[in-house]
Order: sequence, then C-alpha cells, then structure tokens
Amino acid sequence: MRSPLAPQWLTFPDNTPALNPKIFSSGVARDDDQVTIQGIPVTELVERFGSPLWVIDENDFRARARAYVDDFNTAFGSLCGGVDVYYASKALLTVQVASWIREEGLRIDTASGGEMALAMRAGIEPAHIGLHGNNKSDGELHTAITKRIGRIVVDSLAELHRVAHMAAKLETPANVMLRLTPGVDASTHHHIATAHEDQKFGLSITPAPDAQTSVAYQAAHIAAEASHINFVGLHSHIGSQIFDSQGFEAAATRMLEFIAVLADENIHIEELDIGGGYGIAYTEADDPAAPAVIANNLARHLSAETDRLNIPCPRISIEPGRSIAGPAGLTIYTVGTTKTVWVEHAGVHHPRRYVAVDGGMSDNPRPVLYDADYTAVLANRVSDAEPVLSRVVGKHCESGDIVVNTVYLPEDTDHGDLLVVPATGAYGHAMSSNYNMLTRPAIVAIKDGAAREIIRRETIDDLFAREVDL
Ligand SMILES: Cc1ncc(COP(=O)(O)O)c(C=O)c1O
Ligand SMILES: N[C@@H](CCCC[NH3+])C(=O)O
Repeated sequence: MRSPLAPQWLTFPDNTPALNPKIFSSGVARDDDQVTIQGIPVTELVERFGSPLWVIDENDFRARARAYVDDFNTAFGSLCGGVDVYYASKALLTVQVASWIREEGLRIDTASGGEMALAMRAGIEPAHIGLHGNNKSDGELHTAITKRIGRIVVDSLAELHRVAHMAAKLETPANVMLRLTPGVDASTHHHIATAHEDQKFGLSITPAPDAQTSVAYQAAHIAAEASHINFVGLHSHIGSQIFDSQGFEAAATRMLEFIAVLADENIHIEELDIGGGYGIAYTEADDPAAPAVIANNLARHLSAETDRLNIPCPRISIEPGRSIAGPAGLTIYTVGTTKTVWVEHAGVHHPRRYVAVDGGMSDNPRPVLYDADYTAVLANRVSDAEPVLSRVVGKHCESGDIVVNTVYLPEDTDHGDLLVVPATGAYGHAMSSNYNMLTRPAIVAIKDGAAREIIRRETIDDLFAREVDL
C-alpha cells in the first residue's frame, strides 16, 4: 500500500520494480531474477570482489564520453568550429578511467596537483590538461607552467599576478584561461551552484559598487598584455546537476557580451569554455535533457548571439563529469540489520522500514552533503512480498548516514540480501572517506562482459599505512 510518508514523486511499484533505463547503465538487466551487469549476476560479483562494491559499466562510460564529443561537434561543427570536451575528472578518476577518456578522444579537467599528476600518469598529453582551483599552490602552478599544460584556469586577480610573475621568472609562457562569474543563478542545490556572485569561485564580470571596471575586465587586460602569458580564452561554470540549457544559455550570453566589449579593445577571445554541470537521473523524479538536446540548443543560441553582437563565434569547450561517470556506475551493498519504526503523520502512525547495509556515507556522502536522493532495488532475487516504504541506511555512527532516503522495497528484504543503488559512478569514490575506519570498496569495471578490478579494496593495513608508531 502507498505510504503517506512517501514523497509525491515516488510511485508505488506494482511488481518487482523495473530497472528504469534512465537511471541504470545500459548494461544492467534482470536475468533469472538477478540483477546483472553485462550478463554478470550481482552475486557472482560479490563472491569474486566482496561487498560493498562499486561497479562501472565501462562500455556505458565510454559511450557517454564519446557521445559528448560526437553530439557537441555535430551541433557546433558548422556554426562555431569544433568543440573540445574536457572530462571533469573530479567526478571519478583512476588511471584506467583517465586512459578511457584519452582513448575516446576527450581531454581532461583537473582541480588539483594530484588530479593533474594522475592524468599525466595515465598518459594524457599536458596540452590536453586543464587545471582549475580557487587556491592553487605555488607547487601546482609551477608544475602546470613547467609541464606546459594546455590551460591554467585562473580564478582570481591575485592568482593571475602570481602566474604572470612565475612564468616570467621561469621564462616559460603559461597558457591561461580566465574563469569568470557571469552572475547566473543556476537552479540546483546551493552548495553546487557556482556562477552567482556571493561564492568563492571566479572573477566577477559585474563591477563592484566602488569600482569603475570589473575584476574580469582588469584580468583580461593583464592577461592580454603580460609578457609570459598566452591568453587562451574565457571560462564559466554555472554549477552542477542542471537539467536544461537555459542557465548555460544565460551564462553564454553574458560571456559573449563581455567578449564583444574586449573585441572593441582589440582583445580577441578565441575559446570559450562553458563548463560542465549536466544533470543525470538519480530517481524517477529526475528528467535531465539529453546531451544532444543541450548541444543543439546551445549551438543555436551561441550562433544567434554572436550574430547579434557581431563577433566571431569562439571555439567552444565543455567540462562534463557527472553525466559521463554517474549513470555508468552503481553500488552493490549487502543487507545487515533491518527494523521497522512507526512515524506519525497527520495524527496516524505509519511504518517505515530501516534497512542497514555494509557501507554508507563513507562510500557516498552525497545524501548527507546535498540531501541527494537515490533509489535502490533488491538485486539477488525477486520477491512477491508487499513493497514497504523503506530507508536504506549505512553502518556509520551517525544518524544522518542515509544511503537512500525513501524507496519501496519488498517487505521480506533481509539479512544477506543484496541491494543495488544505481547512478553512483560520480562523486562517490571521488568523495569517499575512511570515516569510522571503514575500508573503501574496490571498483570493478565491466567491459564486453568481463569484470576486473581497477581499484582494489582497501585493507586494514592500508588504514594503518600512514601511522607513525611510537
Ligand atoms: C569548473 C568545473 N567544471 C566542471 C565540473 C563538472 O561538473 P559536473 O560533474 O556536474 O558535470 C565542475 C563541478 O561542478 C566544475 O567545478
Ligand atoms: N561533488 C558535487 C558536485 C561537484 C561540484 C564541483 N564543482 C556532487 O556530488 O554533486
């Protein structure tokens, strides 16, 4: 029976819930009652690699990466020239993942010296690497300049001065892109919106009340004139988990208007990076636009706006992360303890089942950080027991340690069952921790029906590896 505790968007499943193709990776199916990934049953994966387990459908990941290259180049090809796709590696980064990115013809966006080092270790040419960050260290800048990475995305005036100075001292030109805040409010969780004014990222296009010109304007002039800066272009990123193209279009308009101002002063911007942030479906309630739709809308918009402003259309680059890695991944958990609590709603008490699994906020902190919703399915079998409103929780010493806030699971889901939580490929492993000294799961990649570990499971010895014994 439908529970009044359930949110409006959650439908009551009439049988074993179908594996909604907008949420699960393309290789996921149910065969002989088990959830399988490219034909491999979840029980087999857990027997071989343990639980909990992160699984990446490598074919699906590669197809999504390739689709960005193809869809954006098709949409923009005849209008603004080619599009460079930089995979936002913060979403999921391992040496093998970076090599898939390279093989599929993408470049890579990094946000620290560590990500940059890993990209190079995976054989990505420095010219195809971008480095972001609002507070890059001298060491990170030194590496970026001396390795001649393709773009240092400078985030502030202070950093621009440091880069100009360091590059001159090293007598090596630094490839610089300026990250601007176009002043657009993206419709997403406020912790993952990045283009409004009152936050830490970027150079503002809007002059402060006490200034004649904006910091973006000043920075563009400094970058254009500095002896050892190769001014590559401008960048904006409006936020993450965004479902339609309107926010990107509004930001593009502001950026192009700024480019037109610079063009009048003989500063010609050849490349415009419009960032990442394309949303994905975590639950049935999410309806993100397909990349091809966003690409076509944006191409049309940029072409119309450059005509209006009478400027050439700059070369475009984009930085998708979540929308490549997220849907390709899933997490397998094993159920431990269950209990039912009675929750009062409109004067009546209703049951909510708590299903505790062997992971939690250490392998996916997104529910705690952003109130992110996920879904889950019973994966090792089907059940005709009544679906009951359930909350999947982790094993951490924290009441907010929620894996899936609301989902209908069969009433007989119990100890030893396996649950699959889909769409965990992005910002799960990347933001994982050892809270409560839990060892992090392995990542298994499945390609053409064969599974292999790409990150091994952590051991208790790993947890002790940095201890300095007395
Ligand atoms: C500068 C920049 N580019 C790209 C991304 C990737 O975003 P997403 O994973 O939502 O596509 C981020 C994260 O929000 C970012 O900060
Ligand atoms: N980590 C965030 C988004 C990344 C923001 C990066 N600028 C998430 O899981 O949604």
